Amino acid sequence: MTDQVIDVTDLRRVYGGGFEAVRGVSFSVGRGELFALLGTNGAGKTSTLELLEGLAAPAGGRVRVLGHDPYAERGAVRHRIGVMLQEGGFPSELTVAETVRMWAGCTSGARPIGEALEIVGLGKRSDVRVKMLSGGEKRRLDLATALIGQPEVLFLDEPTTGLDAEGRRETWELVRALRDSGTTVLLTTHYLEEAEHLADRLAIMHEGRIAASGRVADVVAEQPSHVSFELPTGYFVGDLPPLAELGVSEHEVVGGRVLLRTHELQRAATGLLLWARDADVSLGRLDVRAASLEEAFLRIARAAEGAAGASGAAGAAGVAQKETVA
Ligand SMILES: Nc1ncnc2c1ncn2[C@@H]1O[C@H](COP(=O)(O)OP(=O)(O)OP(=O)(O)O)[C@@H](O)[C@H]1O
Repeated sequence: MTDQVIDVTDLRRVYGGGFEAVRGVSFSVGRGELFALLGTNGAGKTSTLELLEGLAAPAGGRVRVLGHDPYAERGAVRHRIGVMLQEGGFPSELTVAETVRMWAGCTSGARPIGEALEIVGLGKRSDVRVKMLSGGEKRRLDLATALIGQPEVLFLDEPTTGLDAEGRRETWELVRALRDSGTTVLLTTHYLEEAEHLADRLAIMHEGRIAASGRVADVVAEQPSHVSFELPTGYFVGDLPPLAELGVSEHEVVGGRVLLRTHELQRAATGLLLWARDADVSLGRLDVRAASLEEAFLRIARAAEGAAGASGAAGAAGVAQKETVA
């Protein structure tokens, strides 16, 4: 049996004005897993995370962290979790070591200050005032305070936002090492690459709901791959081999360029290339692209935009013929 460290069922959050930011979210995270919550801006990631951290009570549904309700039983959970908020907001006149010491003073079972600073790579910056730190160093200080209590569960809200590519990679190494040492990690991120590199499983949120979830490979596998090319002069889509036989599930023609969507990329690409060879034509600007997490993300965002605009001007321009192949 898996040890479910985080278990969320039909979670809801409603803000003061009646706005429902989290609209029935369910997922679970096993011990030692790294779970990423991805999503468009305002999708509800932070709102969800705060409910898991016990900072607010849900408007509906159920949340358990380490078997407890993190809001109602805060005392049973607080010392076993570490939280890295989006904005740490430390006093700027304190040094790095003083800041971590202050946090350690409020934490039972705190690890030595030097150890926490070494873990996040701030060992040599302990006497520097917070106001002198770079943005990346401040994020590391945030992480050091989240780690100080040797938490079993770590909540990281956009841990690498604002970091340069190197800083981001260093943080990934750090987070991965924590996961490998048995810490359960739930992080929110805007970076698809981050989720792809780090997450054992992920959920993509949109407008308060989970639009897709699972292992990265599974979420990607649900997305179609693409083949696109320019139709040879004098040819029409009807001249191509029957698309259903190529394993094509959908096609679009935009200004002479054909876009095929398929879950059988090799079959579609092979069939098309054999047809082109036999017809002695070349497929201009041929592009064969496997499904990706980015594709999953963009489809979710586009589907929502499409739904929002469905009653309006959708399709009015009439440039794209979208067709599902039977
Ligand atoms: N205190 C609040 N009162 C009212 N609405 C809020 C409040 N905090 C957040 N919201 C709204 O709830 C929605 C979800 O916000 P949330 O910060 O959870 O999203 P997010 O996915 O973390 O976004 P981002 O990636 O931009 O940080 C947004 O529409 C936001 O404007």
